[in-house]
Amino acid sequence: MKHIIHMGSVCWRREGQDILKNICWDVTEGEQWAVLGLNGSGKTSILNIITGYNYPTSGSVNVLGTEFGKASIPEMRKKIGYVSNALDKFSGTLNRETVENIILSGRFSSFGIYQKIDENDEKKALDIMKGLRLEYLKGKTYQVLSQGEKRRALIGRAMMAEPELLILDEPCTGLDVLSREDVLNITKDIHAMNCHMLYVTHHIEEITDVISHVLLVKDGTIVAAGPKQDVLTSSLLSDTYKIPVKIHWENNRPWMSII
Ligand SMILES: Nc1ncnc2c1ncn2[C@@H]1O[C@H](COP(=O)(O)OP(=O)(O)OP(=O)(O)O)[C@@H](O)[C@H]1O
Repeated sequence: MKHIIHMGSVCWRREGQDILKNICWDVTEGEQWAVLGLNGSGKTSILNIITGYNYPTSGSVNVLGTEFGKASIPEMRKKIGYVSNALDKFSGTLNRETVENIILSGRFSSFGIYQKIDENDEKKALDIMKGLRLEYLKGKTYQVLSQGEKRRALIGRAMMAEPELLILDEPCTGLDVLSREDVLNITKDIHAMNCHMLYVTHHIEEITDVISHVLLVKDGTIVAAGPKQDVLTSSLLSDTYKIPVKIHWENNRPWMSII
């Protein structure tokens, strides 16, 4: 089975603090992962290792066949899409762009269009709009979109680069229940496109059918990693969230209550 991500005994130390401690995690082909953990538990630090923005203090990392320390990280990054609320800092540039241009710009990893566009790129952007049911937004500028539509446009932009791995970092934060379900439906389309996802969230009910595996992170260590039915238990989640919780399943989705 092909490895998408391999982290072998990864430690990451900053300012005298062990932020990641002995992280051993493997993602293999066909798996879709959710990543859960309290604020400050180390989720972003793990993602920054995977994308090559943090270099591990010790341990081995291989992402999409790129062995860290031996092959080009910028080349590897071209195969990874990243949708995070941190992209909001580019909203000044995004605001004036149409949705189709925002999606097209993903081809060049930019936020505006500065290169010559060819017909194939335009067709691909339109296909993505159709595939993600964003067609009705054609011609609209980013600034007039709802929060949910903005998130979906940014996911479309990430898909333009045909990533093999897509990181969705809290994509539903701040969305109402309807917009949240729209974004969750898009994850089904992403799955159908044979793209691997890492879905970071604080809300376990966002773990839909598409997600097959879950990683639980606490204080820079892994509490559990594996198939979601094995990992999403009251006991493991109580450990991860440091508060007694109870999990129940409804329509194949997990829900959590405090006990
Ligand atoms: N560059 C850095 N230098 C020093 N400490 C850092 C650095 N980056 C992260 N940390 C610390 O590492 C810990 C883990 O942070 P991280 O951002 O990975 O958590 P997180 O799980 O993503 O949290 P959140 O859910 O709030 O986004 C925190 O205590 C944070 O302050």
